[in-house]
Amino acid sequence: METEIFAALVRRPGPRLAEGLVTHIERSEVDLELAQRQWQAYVEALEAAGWRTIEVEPAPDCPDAVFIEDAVVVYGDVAVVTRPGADERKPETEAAERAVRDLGYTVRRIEAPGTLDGGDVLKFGGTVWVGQGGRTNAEGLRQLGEILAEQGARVVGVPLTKVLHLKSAVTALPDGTVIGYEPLVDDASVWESFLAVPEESGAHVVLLGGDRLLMAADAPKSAELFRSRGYEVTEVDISEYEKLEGCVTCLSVRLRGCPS
Ligand SMILES: NC(=O)NCCC[C@H](N)C(=O)O
Repeated sequence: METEIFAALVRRPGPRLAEGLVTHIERSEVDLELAQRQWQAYVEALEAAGWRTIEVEPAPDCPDAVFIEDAVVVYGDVAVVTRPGADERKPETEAAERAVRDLGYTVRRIEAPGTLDGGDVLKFGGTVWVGQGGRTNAEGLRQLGEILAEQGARVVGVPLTKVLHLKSAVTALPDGTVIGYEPLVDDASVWESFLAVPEESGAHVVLLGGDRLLMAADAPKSAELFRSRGYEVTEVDISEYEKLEGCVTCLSVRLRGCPS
């Protein structure tokens, strides 16, 4: 088996995107054409950084399917197909499962009554933090813990009340520093090394490999902070996805060491 180091799952936005769920913010109108252009630019940014993108079959009846991160959690050569906490999103996982199976992953599943959204799962250096209080329930955490323990991971539940997903509150820099916008973080003391960022979207980074980061364009002060720490930052405008509580992280699933 060849090892593909840089591949990412993405899923094209469907015609019903504007009907996506909104929980913690007020609904505002989504411009579908702009959203499509922004998605294309996001995909191009991944590709420009050397990532081969693999499209999961679109799910035109599922408005939130573009947020592919929530449908599958990949750890080593295991892909855990989730059971999203919102019923509207449960049908999204079917094609996501096919995609990871075709790529050669060992497929595991979160089963009822467990619920888990990939956006609640932050992985770094063998530890997996899982947001509790939103879309992911205690049973989802327990099942993920059991599956990933077989992979040698330590799975830890963390409280989440202020935002949709754990990764709407915090993500990690390549050196393991967890970054977050403090007003939205329930308990920053969970992480040994925590850095407060000045803007909400500044808390969301996609690690592109090495010292390269991808982040939203509406957090210029945070981008500057990361640059001052030596990171190379690419910014993409994802305004239409932010209106649906999406972040840069949720538009892809990066596959490091993809089995096929
Ligand atoms: N991982 C993520 O942050 N996903 C964003 C999902 C947004 C979608 N409108 C939802 O409420 O499920």
